[in-house]
Amino acid sequence: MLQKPLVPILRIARLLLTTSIKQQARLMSSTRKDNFFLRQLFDTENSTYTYLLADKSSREAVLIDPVLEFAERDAKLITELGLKLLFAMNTHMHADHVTGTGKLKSLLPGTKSVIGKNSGAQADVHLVEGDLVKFGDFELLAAATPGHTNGCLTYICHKQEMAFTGDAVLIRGCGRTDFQEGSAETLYHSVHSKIFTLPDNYTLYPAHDYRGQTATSVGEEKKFNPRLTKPLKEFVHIMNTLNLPYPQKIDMAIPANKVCGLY
Ligand SMILES: N[C@@H](CCC(=O)N[C@@H](CSS)C(=O)NCC(=O)O)C(=O)O
Repeated sequence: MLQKPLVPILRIARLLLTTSIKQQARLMSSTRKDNFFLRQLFDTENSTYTYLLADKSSREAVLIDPVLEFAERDAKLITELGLKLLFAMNTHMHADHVTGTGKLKSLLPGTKSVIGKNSGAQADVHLVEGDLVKFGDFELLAAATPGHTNGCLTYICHKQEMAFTGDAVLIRGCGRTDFQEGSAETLYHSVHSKIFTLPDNYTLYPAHDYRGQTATSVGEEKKFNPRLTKPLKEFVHIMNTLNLPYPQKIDMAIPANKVCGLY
């Protein structure tokens, strides 16, 4: 009989969600480690950020939101740094670019692709709320933050007091809600219950920025986000009247991302 691959089963744990986000933060950030490595990478075409996270001691790494056209760049960096990529992860099924997770699996054999179960996309590992993705001494907690898409996840690293928000929270903005089952009400509730409840000092790393900014914090966005600081009704009106043009690659990107970027 064929054996199931052991890696995802051993490394993905589920956190019992009996604790509030604030309690989780207190419990899990108490031993902040110096062994943490973080590199923010940029896609100059789609303004997408990819994040390489690693444990410098065990060399285990994860990559969040890689872009197909930059997969070789990312694989080269990972190899140069002597890291072992365990997981190539998506925060959600992107509409503006093709994910690099499928290509990275072939460039760096042994890597598992990861996406939220509610995305409806193919991957080796499907995460749900409360799942923990472990690399060395560190772990990312998956928090369901739907609204931009149904399957959006925010990955929280309590030990390092940071979160990777995908398109849920952008710097002084948020992901659009006008396609892919987007819902402004759902996004508002997701952000206010799962991200704005994190401690104010937590750094937030978004999947995009179109104005040359790199990161923000929970406290800053709670104070200065021009959309998400508004009452729900006003937020919904803002989102319903953004009138943004559709992403140029949407017709190609969504079908490709349904199959891990290997369309
Ligand atoms: N011009 C870009 C697409 C820009 C865009 O729509 N960005 C999305 C995230 S990627 S689906 C978004 O949510 N933007 C929110 C905003 O307020 O800008 C392209 O053609 O690819």
